[in-house]
Amino acid sequence: MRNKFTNVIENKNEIKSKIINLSATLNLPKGTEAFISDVHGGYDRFSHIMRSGAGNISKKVSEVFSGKLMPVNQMKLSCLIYYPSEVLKETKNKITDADELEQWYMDSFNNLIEMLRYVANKYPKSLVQKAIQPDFWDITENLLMIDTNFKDKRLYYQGLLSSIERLNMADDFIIAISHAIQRLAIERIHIVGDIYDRGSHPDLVINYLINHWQNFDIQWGNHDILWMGSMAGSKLCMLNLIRICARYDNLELLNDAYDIDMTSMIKLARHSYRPLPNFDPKVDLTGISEENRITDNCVQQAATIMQFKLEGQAIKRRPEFEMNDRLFLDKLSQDKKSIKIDGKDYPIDNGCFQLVNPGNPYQISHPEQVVLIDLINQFIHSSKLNEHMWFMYDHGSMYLKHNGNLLFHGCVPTDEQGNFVKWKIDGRNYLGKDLSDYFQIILRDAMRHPTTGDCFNSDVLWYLWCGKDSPLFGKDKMTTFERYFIDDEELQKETLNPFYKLCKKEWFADRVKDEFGIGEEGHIIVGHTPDADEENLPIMSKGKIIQVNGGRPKMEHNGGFTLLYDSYGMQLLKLKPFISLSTSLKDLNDVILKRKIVENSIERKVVMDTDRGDKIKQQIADLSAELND
Ligand SMILES: O=P(O)(O)OC[C@H]1O[C@](O)(COP(=O)(O)O)[C@@H](O)[C@@H]1O
Ligand SMILES: [Mn+2]
Repeated sequence: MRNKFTNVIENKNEIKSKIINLSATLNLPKGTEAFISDVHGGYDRFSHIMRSGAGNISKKVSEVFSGKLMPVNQMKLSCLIYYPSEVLKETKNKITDADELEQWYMDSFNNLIEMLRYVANKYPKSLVQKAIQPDFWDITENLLMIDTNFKDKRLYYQGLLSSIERLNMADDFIIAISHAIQRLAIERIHIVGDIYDRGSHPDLVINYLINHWQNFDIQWGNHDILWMGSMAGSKLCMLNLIRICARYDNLELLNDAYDIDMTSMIKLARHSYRPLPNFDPKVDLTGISEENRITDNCVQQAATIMQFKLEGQAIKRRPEFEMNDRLFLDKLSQDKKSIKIDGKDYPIDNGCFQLVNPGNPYQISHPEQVVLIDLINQFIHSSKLNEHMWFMYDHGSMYLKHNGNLLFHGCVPTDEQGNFVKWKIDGRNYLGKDLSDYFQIILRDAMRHPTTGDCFNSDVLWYLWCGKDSPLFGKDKMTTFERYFIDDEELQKETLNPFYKLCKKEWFADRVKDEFGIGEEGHIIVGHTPDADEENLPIMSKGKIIQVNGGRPKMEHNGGFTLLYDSYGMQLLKLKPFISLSTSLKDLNDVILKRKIVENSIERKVVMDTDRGDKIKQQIADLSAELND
């Protein structure tokens, strides 16, 4: 008969088993973290990187199969893991002999199970189970547990595999195992800013994260702020965003992904502007229709002029932003064909100032106002945009401290001597960490209370996009006006904040680490600046600062970098340029061009040494207290 006493014992045993499991987890090797940045809406490339475990899968394949598979076959196995459906289709087309095909299936099963066993090693069973499609868990669990060194077990294993084939589950099983390997190859993914920008599908990047990835975080970039700011009602963020969409032939994204109807804007633009060479979309023009080219061109002009008008108003409203050098429309000559800057006249190339009233150049005309009100209301009310922007907010931050490292997109604004710059606002000075915290509070407040008025929050969000002391922008000015209209390299130049030069100095890295409370062993990981190349790897101050910029889609086929941090240390990977999905499949290309060890741990790091370890230790302490109650 059961009594109260037996229940208490059982309960205590349950608590004890939990403690035992958690304590065992503490000793597992630390999971691999991947750092990627500057996705810029390039979904195919992003998905390519994610499928390859940010470069980690081919590394693991070579760890398991060196000496067993030729490098080219290792590469084939990696590609099968990245793109199982596509490779299966291609293989079935290529191999027509039935026995040969069966052999291919058998080899693939065996190799995939071996790989899964290897990547699953670092995780408790519950996490491995989560990574596998539920209907395949039972079979997979059996296959993972079998030690094929024993003859009986080998037969059992072979029996399982041939039943999978006989029951026509082979393809689905291969796909499920490959996806599980993709997920387990990386424990946590950090996206160090700029998911949004010129690429055509930032929305798919967000959907991918929503649907596939449990463990990730985002550090916002300046482009992300444009999108979150637009949802919060900032017309300036919205105009910059629309201008960039038109510049990269991406206006359809607004309608397709976010239900924003651009008709009013397109009508105004086509009515008031004619195509000009400096506003042609920055894409391969042979790939788009003449109609779209004209629309992109005219919308870009309409958005640019409205942007300069509203910027003028904001700059005058906020003298504390110190942006008077960004006022241009009041400096145009009477015929609008030249401009006087610092006492010198410059000719204007391809001006489009027909809606600029010389008597009041920053005034928005009535038709422009109608378009602005229509659009900003749509941005505020788009339910899909709200969903994605709150997702960005909930999983993101201005900076993150994780496992002893500091992550942010841009910089900590500094002067030439390496002193953090003070930003004076609301009668207070903010600098260093406080400055970033301040911007985060403003962003949260703005998103919680969207408003279309010219309010303080909206102005600050626009400053975060392009202001000289913005930690996300990190340059002295954004020379959009000069780059469209004035053919003068000196005027067009944007100078990086001294932070970037100082990154090479160890004392400066230590200063930033101190400011954010990062310990001796920690690293600073940043995105944003696409300057680094193969020769000039972006590892600075003896590895204390690392840049992981991923290059930009539609501009240059620059592969960019990712960083991996596993139980053995840190490795920077230079990625191969991503041309297209079909090219990657055809060439059976690895993603990695070059590996560079940033740091090797003397002792292998385990879960106990991580933030997750701290949480587990707390859980153990709580359970132990319960036990003693
Ligand atoms: O390549 P484009 O379209 O001319 O854009 C250049 C603009 O983008 C910026 O580089 C900002 O974007 P990033 O954050 O991607 O660097 C500006 O500094 C610059 O004016
Ligand atoms: Mn950026």
